[in-house]
Amino acid sequence: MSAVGAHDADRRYHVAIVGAGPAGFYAAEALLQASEGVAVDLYDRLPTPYGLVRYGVAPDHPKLKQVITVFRAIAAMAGFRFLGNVTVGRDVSVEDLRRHYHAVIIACGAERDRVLDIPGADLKGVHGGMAFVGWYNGHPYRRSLAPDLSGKTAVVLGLGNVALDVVRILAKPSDALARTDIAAHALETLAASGIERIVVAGRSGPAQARCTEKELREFGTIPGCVTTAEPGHFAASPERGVAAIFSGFPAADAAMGSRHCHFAFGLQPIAILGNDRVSGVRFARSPISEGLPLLGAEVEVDVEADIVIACIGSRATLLPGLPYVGGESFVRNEAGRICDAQGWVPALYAAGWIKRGASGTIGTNRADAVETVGHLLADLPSLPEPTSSVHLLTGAGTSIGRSSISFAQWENIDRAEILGGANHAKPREKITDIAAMILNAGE
Ligand SMILES: Cc1cc2nc3c(=O)[nH]c(=O)nc-3n(C[C@H](O)[C@H](O)[C@H](O)COP(=O)(O)OP(=O)(O)OC[C@H]3O[C@@H](n4cnc5c(N)ncnc54)[C@H](O)[C@@H]3O)c2cc1C
Repeated sequence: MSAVGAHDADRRYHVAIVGAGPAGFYAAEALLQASEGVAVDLYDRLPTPYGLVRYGVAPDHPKLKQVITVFRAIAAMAGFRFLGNVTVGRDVSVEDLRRHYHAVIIACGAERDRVLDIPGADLKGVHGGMAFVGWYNGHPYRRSLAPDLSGKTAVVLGLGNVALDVVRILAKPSDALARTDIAAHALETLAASGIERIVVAGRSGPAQARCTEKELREFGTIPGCVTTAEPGHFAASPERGVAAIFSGFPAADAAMGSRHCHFAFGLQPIAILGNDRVSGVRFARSPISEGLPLLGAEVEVDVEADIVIACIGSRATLLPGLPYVGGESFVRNEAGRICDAQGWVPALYAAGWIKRGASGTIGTNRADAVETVGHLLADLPSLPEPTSSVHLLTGAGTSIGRSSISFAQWENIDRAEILGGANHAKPREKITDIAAMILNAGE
């Protein structure tokens, strides 16, 4: 396998971008549009591009993945190269990249689950939301998660959009997912799922829930699933449309339908209960008034659970040597220029979730990347020349040259997946094993 051809040597400046998610692609676009003198190498640790558009966005929301058409057009721009299957921090260090490129943009996202720091959180059957989402989306690092869905009750912690995705995937009948690009292993497990009741527990009141209206409204329409919400505290908050949607769900706890999804509020998890595996969650429960939890009036309640999925946020993907802040939520930076305790680290930039933390939509990453690239382009003429050439790092004889996957090779993987999906009336059957991806990448 040799993915990397001769680099675009005519271009004056060479920029490496680490991470081929939305932020990486939008940064590449901004660089290539701004200057014909810049060549961009977009690295990803996976042989597949697109980051969380492929491994985060829910399989039953295919329209959102149409943004891939934009990314494909960026990949076709002169001066662009994709170098998949290269893990920065293992196969090449950030320092190495700085030696071979004029500038480096870190755009490797925030894929680590925030830690559920309460007793019992390490019991079997407790999973992080990012891990669970990666599992059903066929992320090669997450396919071994194999969650046990044989029990009757799932508790999902959190009221953000990631929580809603997880709940919807658990709540939907598997035949409603069968024609999506959900991973085959996940479809099989979900088809055999025994889950009948899903409790969605938020710390906040309904007025503070972080999910968006469109995603919440969908809960009224899931076939075979009755959605209810805790009654009695939806007052006011006209500016928070989600509270109004919650209040539209019936309050009855004894629901009909093969599945029941129940939203509950003011529940702060304080312990996961169980011996070798989870059997429940203990919460400090605050009464809700005017849509908000009343602090100082908590009582303890236990909720049964056969599986717990904690969708409580995510933290920056770690690269050795970078300055992380905010509980490792993101890398320290000033409008995209990475800064350590001494100030700006020359030629080092950040874009996307690693720059601002896990927030916003796919499109938010465009303006974010444009801001970073604006600073980079302003700095470029005064940045020191690299001490070594890009060719010496990525040329045919180098280990990156031998093991990296080009965009054309990714397109071979893409074709194989689409072909594999056609047999099952799916848009694609994702290849979830890196060795199999490489086999399908061809020369
Ligand atoms: C479950 C979920 C559902 C979502 N649904 C939606 C939605 O419906 N609509 C919407 O607008 N937004 C949605 N989002 C948000 C959207 O996915 C993010 O805004 C966006 O993906 C962030 O882009 P990014 O490029 O910063 O990070 P990512 O998309 O995470 O990309 C980071 C890339 O870096 C690579 N990488 C990591 N470490 C290394 C390394 N060491 N070396 C090389 N490469 C590395 C990763 O493989 C990955 O490809 C969702 C997010 C999640 C988690």
